Amino acid sequence: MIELQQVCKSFDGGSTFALRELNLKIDDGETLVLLGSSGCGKSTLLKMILRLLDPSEGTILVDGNPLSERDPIAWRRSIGYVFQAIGLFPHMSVERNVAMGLELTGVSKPERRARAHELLDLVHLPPHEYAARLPGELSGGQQQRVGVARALATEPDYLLMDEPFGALDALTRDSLQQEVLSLKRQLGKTIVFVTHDIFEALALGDRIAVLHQGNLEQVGTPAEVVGHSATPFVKELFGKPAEQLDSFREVFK
Ligand SMILES: Nc1ncnc2c1ncn2[C@@H]1O[C@H](COP(=O)(O)OP(=O)(O)OP(=O)(O)O)[C@@H](O)[C@H]1O
Repeated sequence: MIELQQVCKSFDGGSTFALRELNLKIDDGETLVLLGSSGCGKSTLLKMILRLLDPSEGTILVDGNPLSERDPIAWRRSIGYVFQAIGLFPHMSVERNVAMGLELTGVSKPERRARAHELLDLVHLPPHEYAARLPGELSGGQQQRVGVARALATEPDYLLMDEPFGALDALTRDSLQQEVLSLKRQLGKTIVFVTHDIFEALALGDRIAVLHQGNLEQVGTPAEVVGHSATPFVKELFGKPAEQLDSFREVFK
């Protein structure tokens, strides 16, 4: 379990805060969606979990122990991450891109190949068709699937996803969201998923943490944030597209 206690982050020595007094628990096996508009602090929060940034104040605990005492490199290796700009190596095959994390940890070539093929199957890119291709020979959605396969290659406990599908068309995004749901069911990982799209948040989150201007407004299940909004901001956020929210009725039972 990851627990943030009174976490603050300022980039200017305390005049302004990107995040303020944040208290948040991320339970093992849950999908927690961080939802908020541009600049609200979502990526800053993910970067602190990754230890790319340290909090200005407060503590982050992992299974009860301070994250600050862990070796940052070993910690990052235990996490899979997928970003909007996936950063596949353009001159390497899809297979090698997926297996890169395993190559770095000295796994043998036949094992790497077997694992990469298994993961490509999992994200519905049949290896006989896609393993040997270069990333440039894939669509944007297929590249994101490779990014997801790569993030899973080292069997991380945690998967951090920072607006991974933001740049994709609605249909491709829907199909990748379904994929994340199916991976979640199959693999039971703890997933932290960042988005500014409320429908994506409702579709994927076991719980949604709504951030606004550096403050955590509410954390709750989709039914809770929609049905029992804790602040005017959350109410407005989920109140506006009420008609479209009807399609999520089954979520609110
Ligand atoms: N390295 C930095 N130096 C100074 N300010 C920063 C830095 N990184 C982020 N900020 C500021 O912190 C605030 C939160 O940024 P953050 O990137 O976490 O937002 P976000 O919610 O992820 O936004 P977006 O959806 O646009 O990516 C913003 O006001 C941003 O300008």
